Amino acid sequence: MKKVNLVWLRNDLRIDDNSALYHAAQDKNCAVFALYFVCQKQWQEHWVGSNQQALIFAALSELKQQLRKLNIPLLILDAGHFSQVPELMQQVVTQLKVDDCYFNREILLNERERDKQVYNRLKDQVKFHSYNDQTLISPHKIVTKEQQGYKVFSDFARAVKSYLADYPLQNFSSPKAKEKSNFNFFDFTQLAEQQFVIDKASIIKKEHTVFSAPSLPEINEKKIHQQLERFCKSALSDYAEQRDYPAISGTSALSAALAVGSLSIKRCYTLAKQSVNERQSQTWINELIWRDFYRSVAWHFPHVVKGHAFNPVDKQLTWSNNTEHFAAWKNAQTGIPIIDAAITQLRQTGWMHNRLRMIVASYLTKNLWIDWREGERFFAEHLFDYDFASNNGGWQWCASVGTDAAPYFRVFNPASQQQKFDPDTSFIKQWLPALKAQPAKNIHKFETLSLPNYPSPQVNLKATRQQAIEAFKQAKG
Ligand SMILES: Cc1cc2nc3c(=O)[nH]c(=O)nc-3n(C[C@H](O)[C@H](O)[C@H](O)COP(=O)(O)OP(=O)(O)OC[C@H]3O[C@@H](n4cnc5c(N)ncnc54)[C@H](O)[C@@H]3O)c2cc1C
Repeated sequence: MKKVNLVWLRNDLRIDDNSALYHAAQDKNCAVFALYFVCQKQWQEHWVGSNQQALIFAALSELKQQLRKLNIPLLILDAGHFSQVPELMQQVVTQLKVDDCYFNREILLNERERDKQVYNRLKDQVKFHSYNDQTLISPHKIVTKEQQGYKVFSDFARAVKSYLADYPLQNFSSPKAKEKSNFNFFDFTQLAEQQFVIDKASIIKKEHTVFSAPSLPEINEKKIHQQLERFCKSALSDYAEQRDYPAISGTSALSAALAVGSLSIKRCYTLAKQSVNERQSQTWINELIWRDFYRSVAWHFPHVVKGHAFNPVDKQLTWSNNTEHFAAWKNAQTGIPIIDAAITQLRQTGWMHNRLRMIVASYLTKNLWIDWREGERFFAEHLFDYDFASNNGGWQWCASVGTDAAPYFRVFNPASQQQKFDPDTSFIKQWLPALKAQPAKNIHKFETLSLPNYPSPQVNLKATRQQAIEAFKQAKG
């Protein structure tokens, strides 16, 4: 009887550089199964929107085919909620006679609690092997002298770079194909009812908002790698100069693949290092480290995962509940061209340029004085690349309530941001057809000039900025 290894896939929907999959498949004489639990009820509680859900299903379909070529069957079971996972896992382990279970560790609280419950239930039956795979370095390894998590990005980045100089990253290739088998799990187990059948038509029907978007981001692993290679070869060296201009494709656009784990963060780091010199890769590498940083914050300071800001000043702030203002922001009707163009980009593509994420988040929290958690949720519901730690960290940064946040008196001015980062307004015109015929100089005068077929600004930027600064001053005492 062959030994049976189970790979429990979660946020790592790929075959390349997947630590758990690679190690599970090393023993030539063992049979390997992969398993994924669909948890739509839990996802809803976590605000995962239909865009990202559709992307996960697309990634699973793709992965199932790739794993089939390796003779590794992928079982996709409908668990509904994390609370159902231990029971279903027990059934899988028993029916497949699993010896060893391999998985890549997750960072957020509910996920860790789910894993603990599975482990406690099955530890006498199965041997577990877990790996750090979601971050460049496991969060518990990058700590201050006092053994605490870092609160300042630059210190964290220095510590990461120094760690990587001593312990270079290891990448794992796709596993070799296992011996051919015609095994069909659902033919002989009693779990057929729990099988989650990915049916594209029903996703289209159910997830119709996705299909108002032009297309799902690329999810085929081979094509994602080509995209990464292309970026490293032709755009990485100009990244520092180009990344802030939304009209230019100056960034990698790999965030959606990274968010669902169709691309390895370690692969990105290694390829960037190999492609250009240290100076040219530095800015992009720092962005990869920002991703690690926000995961480290979520791991070391778990109150941020429970709806609280890192900085207690947040508790002293009384946010506005002006639903009209919030609705106008969500519907790209603020009367501020760069904000409305950015929100339109998000709604039509499920992605928004980083510079714009900062501008719209600052505007929502500082000028409209709307709770950052409202914006955080709206992003979660629309982004293909929704990632709790990065989204939460990004919103807290912009609202000046996070670890390494923007100082409260530094409020982005959307008018000057627009002038600086979309000077000829080509980005604005791409997303706001009503302004297409307007000369750029008129669009930049949106505060004083009435633009035909376009709303006037909903608030006075200067006055609301001052109000926000005063409110922070008072909250800080
Ligand atoms: C308010 C706000 C919300 C955000 N929400 C998310 C989110 O839900 N998911 C998400 O992946 N990113 C989020 N970001 C970070 C950033 O905007 C996106 O990662 C980036 O725009 C993705 O585009 P790209 O792949 O072309 O990035 P690139 O510029 O090519 O960067 C490469 C990768 O580095 C990571 N990265 C880049 N910038 C950051 C950053 N500031 N923080 C953390 N990681 C970063 C991403 O994984 C990205 O794919 C948010 C930023 C802000 C200000």
